[in-house]
Amino acid sequence: MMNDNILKSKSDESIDSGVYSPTATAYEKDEDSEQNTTSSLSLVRQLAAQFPEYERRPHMEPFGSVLMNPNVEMDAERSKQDSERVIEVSNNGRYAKLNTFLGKGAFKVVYKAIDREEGYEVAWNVLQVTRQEVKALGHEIEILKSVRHPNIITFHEAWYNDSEFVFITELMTSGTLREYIRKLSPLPNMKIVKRWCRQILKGLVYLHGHQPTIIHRDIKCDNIFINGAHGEIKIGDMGTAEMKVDKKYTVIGTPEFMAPEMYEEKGYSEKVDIYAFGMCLLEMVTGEYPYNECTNAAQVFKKVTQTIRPECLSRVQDPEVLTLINNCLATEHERMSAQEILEHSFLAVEPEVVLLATDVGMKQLALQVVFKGMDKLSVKFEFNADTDTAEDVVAEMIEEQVLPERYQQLITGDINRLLRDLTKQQNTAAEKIEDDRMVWRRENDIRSELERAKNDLIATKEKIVDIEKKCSSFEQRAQIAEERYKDTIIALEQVKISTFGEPELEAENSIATTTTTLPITNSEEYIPFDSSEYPHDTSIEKFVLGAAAATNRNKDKALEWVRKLQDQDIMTVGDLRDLHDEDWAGIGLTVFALRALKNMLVGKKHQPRSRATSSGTNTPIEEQDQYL
Ligand SMILES: Nc1ncnc2c1ncn2[C@@H]1O[C@H](COP(=O)(O)OP(=O)(O)OP(=O)(O)O)[C@@H](O)[C@H]1O
Repeated sequence: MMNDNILKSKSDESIDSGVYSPTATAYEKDEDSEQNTTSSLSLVRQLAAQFPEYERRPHMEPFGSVLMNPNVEMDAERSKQDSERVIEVSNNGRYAKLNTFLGKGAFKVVYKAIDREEGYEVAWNVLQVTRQEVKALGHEIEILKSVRHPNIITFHEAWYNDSEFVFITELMTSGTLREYIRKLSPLPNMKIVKRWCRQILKGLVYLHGHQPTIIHRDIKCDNIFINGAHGEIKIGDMGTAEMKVDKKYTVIGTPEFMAPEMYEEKGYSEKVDIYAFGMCLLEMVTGEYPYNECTNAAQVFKKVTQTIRPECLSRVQDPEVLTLINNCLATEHERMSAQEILEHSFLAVEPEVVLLATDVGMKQLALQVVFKGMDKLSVKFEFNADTDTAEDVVAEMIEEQVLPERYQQLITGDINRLLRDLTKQQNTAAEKIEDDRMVWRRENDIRSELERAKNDLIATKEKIVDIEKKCSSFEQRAQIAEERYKDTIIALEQVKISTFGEPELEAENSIATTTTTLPITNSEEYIPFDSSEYPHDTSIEKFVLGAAAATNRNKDKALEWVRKLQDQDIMTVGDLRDLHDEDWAGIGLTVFALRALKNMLVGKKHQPRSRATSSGTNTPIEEQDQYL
């Protein structure tokens, strides 16, 4: 991009690779370059005819990957991971290239670097070129070195290194204007657009006013860079710039931004930069790439040469902006110069009143009317907020011709706004003091409430401990009472037993269902009895009658027992002896009857105490049994 020849070869490569890139292209046809046989127009037509099917790349994509060193991508990826470090140093030792990748275009890759002499950061641009191509660059480098303007990226130094052409330029922190427009989504407001336009135009005024005139030839939002911190705008990518000694003929630039006369063979002037500026303004206010509706270069070419405007122009709403863009896209002669646009009412700077200083009471003010962007006009004056009025002071300055009359209303309004802001500030300060006091009082209240709550908490905790203590003493007492209750029950049982005999008697009302319900034998109540009286084969009838007699049961009762036993196939004493404990329960006899039989079997003799102690009436046992 440093030289048209380079560009030609680059664009040829692009064509060969079958990729159309909407970036700067050049087709040589200079007045003094007669060796070039192909006319620029026919080249473009050729392009249109040969590659109509090639899709135009989305303009946001990084261009030119076909020209890139494959290691670049890896370097870039690596640089993201590593912390910043020096990876290369220029031969003179002044510039140190860092591993921080800034971006890449169709032609160059850009890294961050350090200028060790000045101690500031710079951009290290790398271009893949041949030695022959480098030779032709000398002239261009001279142009770039001579350019010094706050709105043009400064060119510091260049050298050739193997197959690389390296040049050091000023570093821009926030990338290109195109990238930045996307960040201000949906669209930058008009104040920002105007600020950007003023800076771009100032750069163009400088280039076009240079002796000899310099034509940039590739003005587009991709080639305008921004320092976001201060909203500073600079024109970059001066590689296509060319001194205008006479009319220029080289077809160079980015199709969408190239004025129709650039495609023609009649020559063009610095007004091509104004045309491109118009397209930039269109992109700023619509957020759309001009001729986005076209899918290839040929379509763009066709529309431009037929003066068909980009579709997005119809979406420009501000009539002033529309008029300005239309003027930029008009014929070369109709187009305004950069200086004229700068003075256009759309971009005309409006004054602003700024407060320089104030006394403590905010009464005695030092004010200044500043015409931003117009370095010449600025008026400082004193203002007493108690005695002066904005209307009087401004009228006085107009009378003395310190200020142009057309700004009277605007400046008066600005001063009044500033005074209102100051009063607001004072009120806010007073409110703040009152607020602080309130906060302090409230804080105090909260603190004492907190203290009270704390004390309550401590007292409650103590009460809880007390209650817990009481509870545990109640528990102990309950346990003791329970123990006593159990002891009493046991004692009661003892008394019952000693008074009424075995507790099993109470079970006489029920049929014994388990062996555990069988009464415990009490040695005091039974007299040993010889079981040998009843050998195994003794009939059950005989045995039962014996047992009944031994326990004073009547015969009927005994026969009832016999029947129940025989129902269970128990016919002999042997059968009875063979019974397991659980079988006894299944016979269906009363607990008393069972015990009488069992005792009889083991050779114990029942001796009812009641008989010995009673006054002739039956014991409860007997009564129950008889009842049963
Ligand atoms: N001076 C700079 N400061 C910071 N970043 C830069 C600078 N110059 C270039 N870059 C970054 O490197 C990228 C590639 O630069 P540039 O677009 O100028 O390359 P190019 O090969 O000339 O591309 P093209 O011709 O397609 O516009 C830019 O998009 C930008 O992100």
